[in-house]
Amino acid sequence: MSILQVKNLTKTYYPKKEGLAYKALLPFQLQVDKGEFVGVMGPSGSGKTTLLNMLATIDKPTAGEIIINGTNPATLSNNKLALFRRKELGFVFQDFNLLDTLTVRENILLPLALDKVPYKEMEKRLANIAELLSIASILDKRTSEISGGQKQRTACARAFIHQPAMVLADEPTGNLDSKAARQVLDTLTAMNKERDATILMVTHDPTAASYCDRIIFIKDGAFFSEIRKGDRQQTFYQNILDTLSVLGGDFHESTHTRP
Ligand SMILES: Nc1ncnc2c1ncn2[C@@H]1O[C@H](COP(=O)(O)OP(=O)(O)OP(=O)(O)O)[C@@H](O)[C@H]1O
Repeated sequence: MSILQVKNLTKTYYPKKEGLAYKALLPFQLQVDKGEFVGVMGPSGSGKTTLLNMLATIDKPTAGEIIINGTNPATLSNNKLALFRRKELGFVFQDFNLLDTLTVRENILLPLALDKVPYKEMEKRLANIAELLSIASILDKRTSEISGGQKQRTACARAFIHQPAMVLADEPTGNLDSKAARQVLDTLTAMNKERDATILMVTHDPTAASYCDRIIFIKDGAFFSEIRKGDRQQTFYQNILDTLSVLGGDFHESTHTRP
């Protein structure tokens, strides 16, 4: 079953006053099925954030169509769009985006509280996800009292707890050391394999990408190539490195860690 269909998606940035229009995304196609863990890679300026912002429904396409779980968000009013985003999407950001005045528990429960989910149901889901993500012991701490890795696992719990159609992760390991990064990637993998969660992750890091089932490479706003994971993560990692070297461009080399 297809969760995401992107058809002829195009984004042109028009200058506010004078200057040239910039085609950041050329007609772009993508299909993601339920339960897939897809990576998006490409050199700096290739259009990854542009794509992600449109999938996140925070920016509108210039042309083309995005269908998420059967709905085209461009057809929704602003109020309905906010509800749609809250129900169908989960987000994991590089800088965590947690509310520092709240505890870990309160941060995770926020999406459910906004949707007025009954208290018992919230507690059940929280216990379940906290166990899976190894954060049960820190639920009553404030986010200022926990490590970067724990913050990102908290952010993952918040992104998945309302069982969205798709989770969008933007450089989720970008601010973490390699051990914490691995734990977060294991978390995403657990949600994907054990909960059949659909994840689309933008990353510069070939190690992070090697946790995905499939990688889409973008260059100059256009689809460049796609590779799928076979039986061995190490071979996949090597294929990712090879493709990146063919692709060329700036990849923020300092963020690379070996698997
Ligand atoms: N609001 C904007 N107005 C004009 N041009 C923009 C705007 N946002 C992005 N661009 C341009 O569109 C292109 C794609 O940008 P985008 O941020 O999507 O790239 P990226 O692949 O996410 O890069 P990075 O890996 O460095 O984050 C770049 O050339 C960028 O300068």
